[in-house]
Amino acid sequence: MNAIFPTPDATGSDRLLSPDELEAALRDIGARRYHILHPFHRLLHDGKLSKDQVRAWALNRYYYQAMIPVKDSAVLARMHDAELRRIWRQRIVDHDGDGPGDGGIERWLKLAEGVGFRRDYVLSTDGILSATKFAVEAYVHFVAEKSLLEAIASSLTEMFSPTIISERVAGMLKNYDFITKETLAYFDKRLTQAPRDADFALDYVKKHATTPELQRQAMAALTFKCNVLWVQLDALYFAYVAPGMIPPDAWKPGEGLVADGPAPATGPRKTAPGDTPRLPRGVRLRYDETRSKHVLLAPERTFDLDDNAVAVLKQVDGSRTVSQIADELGKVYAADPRAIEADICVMLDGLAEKRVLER
Ligand SMILES: O=C(O)c1cc(C(=O)O)c2c(n1)C(=O)C(=O)c1cc(C(=O)O)[nH]c1-2
Repeated sequence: MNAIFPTPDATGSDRLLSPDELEAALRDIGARRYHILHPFHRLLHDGKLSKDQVRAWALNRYYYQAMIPVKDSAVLARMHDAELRRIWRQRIVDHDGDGPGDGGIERWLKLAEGVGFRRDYVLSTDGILSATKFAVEAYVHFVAEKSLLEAIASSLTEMFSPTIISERVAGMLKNYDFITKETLAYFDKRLTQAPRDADFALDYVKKHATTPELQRQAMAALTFKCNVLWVQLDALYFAYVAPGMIPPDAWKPGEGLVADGPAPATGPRKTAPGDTPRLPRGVRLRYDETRSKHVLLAPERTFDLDDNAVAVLKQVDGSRTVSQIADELGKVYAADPRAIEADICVMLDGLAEKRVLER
């Protein structure tokens, strides 16, 4: 695999490098091959891409993010030292989080949603370029098959990531009006996680690459990983910039976006404070004299109502919003309108589900 991208011989000889010389040689690989130099990143950071091109980047990069803990689990499985595993497992926690809604993958999903994607579309990975999948999977195979030293050395691109992250966040915030700080929140945590991880990996490699052969392997691993990152951007460039040849089945602008319609199977729509509830044709609030209570009369059905529902429904006239109804009832019952608003929404949800209320 290295025949295609030969690893430069940093020394030109078989000499054992000192740890500092090895570090310098590794840094030199990044200086010449890290993906910050790729034309796609230059366009991305300088605000030269269209919104759809930024979307293509966010979607494809999701695949990388989602597979990083798979990759790190493969690395972990090769470690025979509990102390080492204890340190490495933090990477998996960083990406997976401690529970649902937490972690780097979740934050990347928020980034993808922030540029307009539906979460279910991103999670399906349907529109990801095959080249992205091939490159990412090659990384997972690499760490599973090569030595532990090479697996750890391949993560060393993270030495260079704080620079690219600072440049990317500043550039994207400045240059794209559809990008917000919240959308890019993924990168906040990476600014501390990446240097912590890279420092550990670099120390490990400097300590364990104790022969010229092992040092060459470490350099080759880092070169390989630079290529994993680089070819993903080649594929994005080819498909979405020039010549703009999108492969069959890959994402096409317009697909998988929230504007396509609501995500399937997300459950019934919830009432919001800005909604204007009204009774559908044929549904009426009536006082039932014989039972001395209010009921909701619908064609061939009658619904009993509790006092709170009656108070709310008396205010439902097809012109007041839920917020205005809450304000009104707040005055009558001397309660905080914002506190009762939520209860009103829940109650109206129940009626809407029974089809005796529209919003
Ligand atoms: O934004 C970037 O340019 C960038 C680069 C890299 C990298 O250099 O590998 C990683 C990340 N981000 C990243 O977010 C991340 O979680 C990550 C994990 C790894 C790895 O190899 O284990 N690299 C990277």
